[in-house]
Amino acid sequence: MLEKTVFFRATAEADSLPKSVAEIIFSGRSNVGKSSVINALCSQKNLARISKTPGRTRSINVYSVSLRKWIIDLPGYGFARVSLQEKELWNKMMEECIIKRNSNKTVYIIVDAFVGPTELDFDMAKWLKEYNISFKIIANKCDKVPQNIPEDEIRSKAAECFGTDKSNVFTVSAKKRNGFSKLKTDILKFFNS
Ligand SMILES: Nc1nc2c(ncn2[C@@H]2O[C@H](COP(=O)(O)OP(=O)(O)OP(=O)(O)O)[C@@H](O)[C@H]2O)c(=O)[nH]1
Repeated sequence: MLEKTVFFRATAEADSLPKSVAEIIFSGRSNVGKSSVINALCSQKNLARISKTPGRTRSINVYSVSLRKWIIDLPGYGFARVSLQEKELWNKMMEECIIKRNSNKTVYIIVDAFVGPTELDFDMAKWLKEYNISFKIIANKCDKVPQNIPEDEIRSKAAECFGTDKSNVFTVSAKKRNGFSKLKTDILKFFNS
């Protein structure tokens, strides 16, 4: 369904993002696979640009699902080779994009299922909690996790670490395009609510 509805893609600065009534925001560490997740979610190959080089997604990518319903792809955090000034700009962008925009929103924090969540991911979750913004977790790169570790265990651990319910954690592999049906259902439920 999502693949049929995404019809528009744009790049924007945080303070000039179009108005929306509902938006899904993807956030996560640099190179965690945000672009790959968006492509898999929309069953497309090149909607979002994938790169082996961390920090490739620098501006905000906006995908419209329908009129005034958006998927927003934020630049990754935690990329080591950025200046303090760039980090400050990033923080400002988060504020403009997430806090100041008056829309119904859910943030999906994408984490690496193999490496596990990092302090920066927990900081992000803490910050969202402070502002009362709802967030969910996507554990990507599950294809790298040893097969004897059940995905249910990954979900339980992540839920515990982030202080959320297990139903708010999704395990996927963007590379293998596995695990996306539950995530799609969740996103469509949000957009249709
Ligand atoms: N093994 C594996 N690799 C993946 C998966 N998803 C993404 N990758 C790889 O991870 C790297 C980064 O993917 P991107 O989708 O560009 O990541 P990003 O988070 O958008 O990157 P930034 O531009 O740094 O924000 C690429 O080499 C992908 O092929 C996955 O599910 N499994």
